[in-house]
Amino acid sequence: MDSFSYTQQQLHAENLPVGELAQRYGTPLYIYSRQAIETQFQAYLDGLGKHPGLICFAVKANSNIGVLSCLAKQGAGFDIVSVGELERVIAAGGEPSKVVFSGVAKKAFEMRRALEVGIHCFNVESAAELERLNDVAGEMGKVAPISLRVNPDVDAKTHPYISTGLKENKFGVDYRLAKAFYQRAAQMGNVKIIGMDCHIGSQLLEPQPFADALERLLSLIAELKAEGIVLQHIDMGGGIGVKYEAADQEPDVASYIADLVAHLEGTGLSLVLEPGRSIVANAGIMVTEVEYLKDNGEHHFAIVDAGMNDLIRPSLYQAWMDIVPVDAASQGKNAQWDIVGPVCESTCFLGKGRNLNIAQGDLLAVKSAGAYSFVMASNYNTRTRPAELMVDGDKVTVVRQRESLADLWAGESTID
Ligand SMILES: Cc1ncc(COP(=O)(O)O)c(C=O)c1O
Ligand SMILES: N[C@@H](CCCC[NH3+])C(=O)O
Repeated sequence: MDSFSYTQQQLHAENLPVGELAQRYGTPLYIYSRQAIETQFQAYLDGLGKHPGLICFAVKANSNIGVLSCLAKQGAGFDIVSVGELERVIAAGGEPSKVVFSGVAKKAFEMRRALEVGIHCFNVESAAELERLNDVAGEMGKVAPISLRVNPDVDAKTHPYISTGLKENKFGVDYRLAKAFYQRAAQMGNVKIIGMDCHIGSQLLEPQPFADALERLLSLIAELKAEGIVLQHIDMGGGIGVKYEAADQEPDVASYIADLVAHLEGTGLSLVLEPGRSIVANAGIMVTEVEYLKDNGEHHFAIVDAGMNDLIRPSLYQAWMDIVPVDAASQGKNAQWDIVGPVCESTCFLGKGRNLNIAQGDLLAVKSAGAYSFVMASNYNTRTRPAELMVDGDKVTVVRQRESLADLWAGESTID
């Protein structure tokens, strides 16, 4: 069920008219649906069934603590890539014992904090990181639970900027070197081997790359077992894609996970997953107001109040995101509109050549904006970042206030 749909031609977020929310809270504005987040998370649990496992939401996709607290209440674990994300999880009521820590550049102080609160596992991404972790844990008199992030060298068939499992990518350790890594770890006094992980890329719409990666990891795990190194879990990362365009075939999460689980029967391995986008992308929209219309005879520009600083995906990855009217009865001009923002860059656009009826003052909603959207917002051009709302039925919570201008230069100083 779509949590953002039209009733009497007015776009609603669950039971609330988006136009009224925009009037009350201003634009640009992010709106999330609690129901949509919970439904997607539940699909992962359904796929897992009775198989032991942990669904760790990738905090980088949407780190608002309102969103994290909603998932923590559902029993989610969390995949983090910085101590900042760890503190957010704790602030949101998440359990540190359900946290996995990914990332190629973990600093010693970040390792210390993670060991102090007792996270589930460090997803180690290099031999040098393993040495540092063993030292840090040793200084604290602790043993760090670890998994090696294996780079299986498979083509995820996604946008090159969000592909992570190829030899040319900086992530993880080449699968051909994985055995030596585990042999070294097995000799260390302050790490404990518990798993193996991978993450081959994001916005994957085909199952084959996952299957190829799984096969590589399972054969490595079997080789290690033969040497007496027995793992407890396999972590297949995140990466399941969502429907942005009508032509996108969105994988069915529950059956995809159930297939994975079927491959694990009899291995004694529990399953960890790190989904981000597939849980939150379609649970969010960004609302923007049309400030001006401009026509040069060839191009029709609808200049809106949200720019690449608020939502950078179209500019950065040429990502196509659906743009719909908030009032479907708008009597505006029908044209192929370029929806462009206020930032002084030619790449500041939300969509190009969109067939819409638009009048000055109309509200537009960018769909699928729950993942990698607000989190990638910046203050470029000294623009305050938008407010974020969470809708639950007919209740709304401001889960992040709109920034004030004074927030933007707090911490800066003039010189004498
Ligand atoms: C290590 C790791 N895990 C999980 C994710 C989440 O990926 P996605 O949002 O595609 O599910 C990412 C981001 O691509 C990642 O780098
Ligand atoms: N930021 C990317 C996804 C990055 C995935 C992180 N490893 C996007 O918007 O599609």
